[in-house]
Amino acid sequence: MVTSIATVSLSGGLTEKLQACAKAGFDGVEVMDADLTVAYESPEEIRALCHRLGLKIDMLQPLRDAEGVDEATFADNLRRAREKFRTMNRLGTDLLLVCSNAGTATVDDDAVVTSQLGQLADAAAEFGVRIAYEALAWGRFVNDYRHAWRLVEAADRPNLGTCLDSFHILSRGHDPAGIEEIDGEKIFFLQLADAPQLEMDLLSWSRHHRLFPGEGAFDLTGFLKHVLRAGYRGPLSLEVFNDTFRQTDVYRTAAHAQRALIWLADQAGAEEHSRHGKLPAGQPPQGFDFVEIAGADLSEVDQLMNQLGFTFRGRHRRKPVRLWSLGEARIILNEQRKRETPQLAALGLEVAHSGRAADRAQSLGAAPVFRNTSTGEFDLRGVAAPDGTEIFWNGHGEPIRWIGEFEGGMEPGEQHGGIDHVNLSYPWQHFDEAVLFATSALGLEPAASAEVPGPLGLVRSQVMHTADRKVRVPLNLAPPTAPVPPRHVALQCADIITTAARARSRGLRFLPVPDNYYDDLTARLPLDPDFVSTLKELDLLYDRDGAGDFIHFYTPTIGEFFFEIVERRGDYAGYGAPNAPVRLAAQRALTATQSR
Ligand SMILES: O=C(O)c1ccc(O)c(O)c1
Ligand SMILES: [Mg+2]
Repeated sequence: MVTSIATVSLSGGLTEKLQACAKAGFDGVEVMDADLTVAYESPEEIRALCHRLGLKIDMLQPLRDAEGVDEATFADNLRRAREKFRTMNRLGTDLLLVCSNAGTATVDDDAVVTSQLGQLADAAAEFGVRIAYEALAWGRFVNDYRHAWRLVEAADRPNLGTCLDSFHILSRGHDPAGIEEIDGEKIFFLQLADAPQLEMDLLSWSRHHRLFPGEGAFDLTGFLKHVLRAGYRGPLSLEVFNDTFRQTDVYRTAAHAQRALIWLADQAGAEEHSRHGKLPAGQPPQGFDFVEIAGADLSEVDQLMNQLGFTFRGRHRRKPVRLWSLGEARIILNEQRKRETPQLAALGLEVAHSGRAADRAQSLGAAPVFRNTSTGEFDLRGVAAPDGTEIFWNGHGEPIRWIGEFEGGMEPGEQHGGIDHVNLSYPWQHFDEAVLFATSALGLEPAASAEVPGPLGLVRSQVMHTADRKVRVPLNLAPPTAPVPPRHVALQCADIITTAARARSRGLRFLPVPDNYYDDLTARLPLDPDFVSTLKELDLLYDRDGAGDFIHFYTPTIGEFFFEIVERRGDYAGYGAPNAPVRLAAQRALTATQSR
């Protein structure tokens, strides 16, 4: 497998895009005609740059509105095409994408279109150029890949083939199984894009909302399998029109795009075509090993954990690092980084094979990270997620050997507790990247996404979890221009009323819940008034689903994170989503008071 990407998928000018594609490990690019037109470099200079970077220019695209027109118009279209063939010779690429006519088509006659495609191919042949004909989903008369293939087959020229684009096929609900009817040699190019399921016109959906594979609702794995079964052996290319990716750091987006392709090729069993080979198997986490909070001064966090009933387990014998536990939950406070406000800096995950998990993440382009480890200390392997959060893996079921490096703490008593979920938040432009990383490198699956009203707009929540839901990582997306909400660690306890009462007696100020919330709760659910009074007294929030109950509260934010304490009764499966607006509003109110 060789990988390619359309320059339209990336931000910036053409030369920047090419540099980023090369750095991310792409073998080739589809140069978008418009990117070349606005560049100051000549086609020869672009060709030389690509040569230096080790990038092949797989295709120039697109030539629009070429076929299905009257004779006079077609004569001019041939003239336009010849100018592009000349440019292609200078650029050093031999493949031109011709997309089906969406603008000027007036002739809905397959015989005419076949003849015009044939003439176009013959003109191209004089320049050593091949043509890949693609059905746009909104093409005036040709908008189905099977129709485009029939026309190509009928025109019957050696330098005329088809280009398949997953968006145009899957957005219209066309069955991709028909791809296997196409001669693989005549599939001249393959463009891959995912997309969320949206109700809107095809053109807007395609031009603004395409996503990288694994980030939307399309079954791209199944799609690619059909293409491979047809015998296609050309590049796997990404063509992702998306306003976000057109605005974000080009190097980061190119790396993100490459990760999506490696993941997809592996999923579809295309690894025999891949220089990456088969990836080590995904390692769905079986539990949280630890959560690490880092910052210059974490004394406020020590106090908070004491109030919440955590047990102090000791100081690291060599580093300014402390360990606290609550039942199975282990929280590491790391003061090695001198300048940072307290933040959730690392996650430890328990997996079957820690080495394989790390190898897989590195094959997917994640950079390895190293703990400050000295002789005799346990060395955890880990990588940096795209947002910088460090992920470490430890063997599940093995003794947690790093614990022995902490001294001077207390023995934990019999205590029920554990990490319920870890909530990570992202600015709007990094959300899809975070979802893809969680699926491809962390072995998590997406649940249905939801939107929660916050004071500054809707906050999108995408829960990522393991099939058994033992590991749950909700991802939150801040609305554009709104500050990124703090991240949080949610801890399970056996008896939240006792935990909350004790925390209060030890001086903890909870995130205050407005009285109106309890009026609304009483209206929504037929609850015992005494129970509601207890909730109100302790600033506790409540939710239920068909399977059980959920009671929870939030601590104030320290730096960029806070804790949530939860008690799940029965098999309640959610996260208290109806209460999230209360939290978002209360946190904002508190920040506003503090900064006044
Ligand atoms: O939106 C477009 O115009 C457009 C152009 C070229 C393509 O390959 C495509 O899939 C869409
Ligand atoms: Mg396309």
